[in-house]
Amino acid sequence: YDTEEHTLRELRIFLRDMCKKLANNRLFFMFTKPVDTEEVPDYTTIIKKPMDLETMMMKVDFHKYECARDFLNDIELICQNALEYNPARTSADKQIRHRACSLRDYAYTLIKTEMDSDFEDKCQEIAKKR
Ligand SMILES: CC(=O)c1nc(NC(=O)[C@H]2CNCCN2)sc1-c1cc(O)cc(O)c1
Repeated sequence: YDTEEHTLRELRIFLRDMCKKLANNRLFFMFTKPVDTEEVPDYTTIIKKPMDLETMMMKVDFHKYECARDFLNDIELICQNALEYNPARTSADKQIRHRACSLRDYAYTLIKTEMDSDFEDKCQEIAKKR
């Protein structure tokens, strides 16, 4: 009957739904799986902390997120990685950067509008104690 566990369980249900919504949006296709180092051999020489939505879904299941802020930090990482790996003024790189910024803005807005702010406060309080 631990209320903290109830709260974290509810957070995981919410974050799985977030992952699903983001991963199901065709715009964000390139962020859904780890970058394939066979296809993109120089990726890990440039990007030190790869992140993707499938990995984030696994992190939810492994109880790695104790509040929405931790989840958004990984969304931010996906975005920053794409901006770093695609700096050129070409239309290809520009489109990927635009997609990365859309992912970040969409995730923040989804959480801001669908998550009760004092629920997040409660999660952050629990995270602090652990
Ligand atoms: C996610 C990401 O950052 C990414 N960036 C790319 N950049 C380029 O291809 C640019 C780099 N500059 C020179 C011109 N090409 S491709 C790519 C990607 C796309 C997918 O469909 C799956 C996947 O795993 C990774």
